[in-house]
Amino acid sequence: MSGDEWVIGIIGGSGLYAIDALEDAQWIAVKSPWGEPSDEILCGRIGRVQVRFLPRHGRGHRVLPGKLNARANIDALKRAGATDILAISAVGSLSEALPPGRFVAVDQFIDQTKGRASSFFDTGFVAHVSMGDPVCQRLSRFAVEAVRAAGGEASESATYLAMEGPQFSSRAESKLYRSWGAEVIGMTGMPEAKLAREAELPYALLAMVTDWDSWRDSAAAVDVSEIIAQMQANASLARKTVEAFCNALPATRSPSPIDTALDDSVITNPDMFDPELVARLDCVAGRLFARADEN
Ligand SMILES: CSC[C@H]1O[C@H](OP(=O)(O)O)[C@H](O)[C@@H]1O
Ligand SMILES: Nc1ncnc2[nH]cnc12
Repeated sequence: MSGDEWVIGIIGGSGLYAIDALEDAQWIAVKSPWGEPSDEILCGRIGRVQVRFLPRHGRGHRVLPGKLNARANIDALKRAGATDILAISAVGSLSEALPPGRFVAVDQFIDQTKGRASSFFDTGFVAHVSMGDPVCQRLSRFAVEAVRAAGGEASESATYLAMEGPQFSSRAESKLYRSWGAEVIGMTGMPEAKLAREAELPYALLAMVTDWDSWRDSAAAVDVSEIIAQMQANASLARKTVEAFCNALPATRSPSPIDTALDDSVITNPDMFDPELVARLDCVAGRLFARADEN
């Protein structure tokens, strides 16, 4: 594959466990030094664009949000050749402006997850990437246009509150998150977005609103049957969106500043690198080590 080709990694959220439109499709097991990814990766293409699809919770929705191995998932997608990631997620709405059925490109996060492995880095390789602008605006724009081309309604920005789960929020929590400015809520966007940035993969999160969460006093609290019904209603639009997204990408991929997010982020003196950790980072940060070897 040449250096200017798109290879789109798609992380399919609740309700999206495969993509029928993929041509020459094959499920491939990808080994990662970070442990077991959620499933094999469905490799194929849509038109001229190579696609690597990973169902976030595995086929059959086996994995709890807090037990997802997001490091293995991101590493495996990069190992499978992904240059960019379009993640798709079911979310609850914390905003009157985002009713169930609406799709929205997330552009900010508030991370309230607890105890999840949220970095590839550790003692012996310390790096601090910027998360001020946590998503790739170029991919987000393509995603919004793709929803509209597929016949859906899409909003261009939302702040996503990542909660630990798996229980849904209490009414008090839901109201508190609204007061913080959060507009949608889910259980998986973090640390996924942080890890994609550490792996220098441009990442966009297209959220499908499935419910109103529990902040509306007059309405019943959220339950999973309501979410599944809305997910089923959204699923066909999500599939058409993925197709439209791939078909609308420019023929060649110009570089993104996120491709080099680790430049100027690593603070450890190379003499102090932990060789074992460096070996595990072969795919995530291999670009840096190849360069160090040349010098
Ligand atoms: C099925 S309801 C809760 C579940 O749905 C979302 O998953 P995903 O982000 O993978 O679409 C949410 O984060 C929870 O994991
Ligand atoms: N209300 C909600 N809270 C957390 N995650 C969700 N995923 C879909 N709806 C959700």
